[in-house]
Amino acid sequence: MAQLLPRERTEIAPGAFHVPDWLSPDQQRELIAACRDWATGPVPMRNTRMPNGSHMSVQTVCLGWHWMPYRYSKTADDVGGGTVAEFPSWLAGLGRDAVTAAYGERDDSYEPDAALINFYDSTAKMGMHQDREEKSLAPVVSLSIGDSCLFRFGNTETRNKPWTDVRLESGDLFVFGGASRLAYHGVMKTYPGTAEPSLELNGRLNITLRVTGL
Ligand SMILES: O=C(O)CCC(=O)C(=O)O
Ligand SMILES: [Fe+2]
Repeated sequence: MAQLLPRERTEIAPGAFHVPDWLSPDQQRELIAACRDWATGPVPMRNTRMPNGSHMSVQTVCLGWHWMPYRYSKTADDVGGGTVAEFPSWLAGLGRDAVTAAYGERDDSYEPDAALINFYDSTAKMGMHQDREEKSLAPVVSLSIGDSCLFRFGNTETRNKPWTDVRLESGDLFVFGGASRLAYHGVMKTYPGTAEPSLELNGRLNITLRVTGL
């Protein structure tokens, strides 16, 4: 979105940083192309089935480890049983750059081994949840591309207030680690049609990188 003043890097909660406009337009285009490729398999992108039989409105495909409620696996046991695609080393490098940008300190030991690629159409959302299937407390890196969204970042105790609402726009980075690693968070809604038209993406992509510790 065009604006006069740059949006600034902000600590939303202890250890949780929003870094606006972190990805260049070219990087965003490259990641969209990569996501289109990942969405074709070996495991298809799907609306994850929850234990109560409902389906998430977000569509997800994974790299490195397949996430399903509520565990990781090397095979997509809830989507045909295929073997999850490899986690590319260039994506781990991007994750290290992201952690460095968020915390202002180089961390070459950061080695994400799982990615969730989430696609939000105009009505998709994600309820408040913790990312807690990982055995590691290393930070989670989150990249947003396409339509903007209303991201809610809460506290580690409950899915209720206090929380901070953040508008995540295309190219934004959000990293949560340290005291906020297990904070509840969710996507309340997207803002359809806000993606830069030249991206040719109708919806919102989110890529989260995690260290599973598995
Ligand atoms: O789409 C987002 O910004 C958040 C995604 C998320 O929280 C998750 O995949 O666990
Ligand atoms: Fe999450």
